[in-house]
Amino acid sequence: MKPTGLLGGSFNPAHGGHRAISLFAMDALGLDELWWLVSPGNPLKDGAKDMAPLSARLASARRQARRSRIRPTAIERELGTRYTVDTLEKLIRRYPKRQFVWIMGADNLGQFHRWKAWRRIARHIVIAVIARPGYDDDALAAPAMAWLRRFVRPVSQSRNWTDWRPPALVLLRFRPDPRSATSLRRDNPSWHLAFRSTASRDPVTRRRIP
Ligand SMILES: Nc1ncnc2c1ncn2[C@@H]1O[C@H](COP(=O)(O)OP(=O)(O)OP(=O)(O)O)[C@@H](O)[C@H]1O
Ligand SMILES: O=C(O)c1ccc[n+]([C@@H]2O[C@H](COP(=O)([O-])O)[C@@H](O)[C@H]2O)c1
Repeated sequence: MKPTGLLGGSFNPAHGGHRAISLFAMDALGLDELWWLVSPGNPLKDGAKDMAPLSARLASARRQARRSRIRPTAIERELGTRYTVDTLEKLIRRYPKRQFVWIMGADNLGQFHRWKAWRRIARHIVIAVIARPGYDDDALAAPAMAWLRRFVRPVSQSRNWTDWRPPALVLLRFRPDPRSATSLRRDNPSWHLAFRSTASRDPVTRRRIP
């Protein structure tokens, strides 16, 4: 089984913080690859006015992922899924030779109880949470943690995650990285105009990216 990380996100746009946490998580968890699932639309951000087109977000992700084993993919568009639980169930079926771990920043853990079938997600897949400046205290006090807390594993064993039976959660410590897409959009609201997608193949599905 190939140990494979999944980092879902809007990537509006992708930034150096995504790259830094991904390289760190690949090392901490001994991953073969880490897939960035560039979301067709986060269900909790429906109608967000500053959400750039998927093609521009994907192009920004591809630039940030250069020369690494990070694979930015728009596979959720192909699968026709937007809710993570649906994506995971399809990925697990489609890629039986891969063992997936879900990676998310501490801010996402704070919202996790609002995700569709979040307990089912935790029963499918090991979750690794990455510390994020300004969010760590809230994340530990997050409503979902009332249930998830009993499944927390020691960070010193994070390389053994493939042996864990979910639910299992590990809180990875990482040099805090303050970068965010919000601050990039604030500095440059038209960032997406610089990202025209060039024809190529999705590194996960091998389909042509329009
Ligand atoms: N600097 C960071 N430190 C830790 N986790 C991060 C960081 N930046 C992004 N992430 C995580 O990466 C995933 C995708 O993030 P996303 O694409 O929403 O970027 P973002 O910077 O959080 O965007 P926004 O500011 O628009 O909310 C999420 O799990 C998020 O928590
Ligand atoms: O499945 C859900 O209900 C759900 C609700 C909110 C967010 N998500 C996923 O969380 C990931 C992070 O999203 P974002 O916009 O915070 O970068 C992305 O993969 C979303 O599809 C999923």
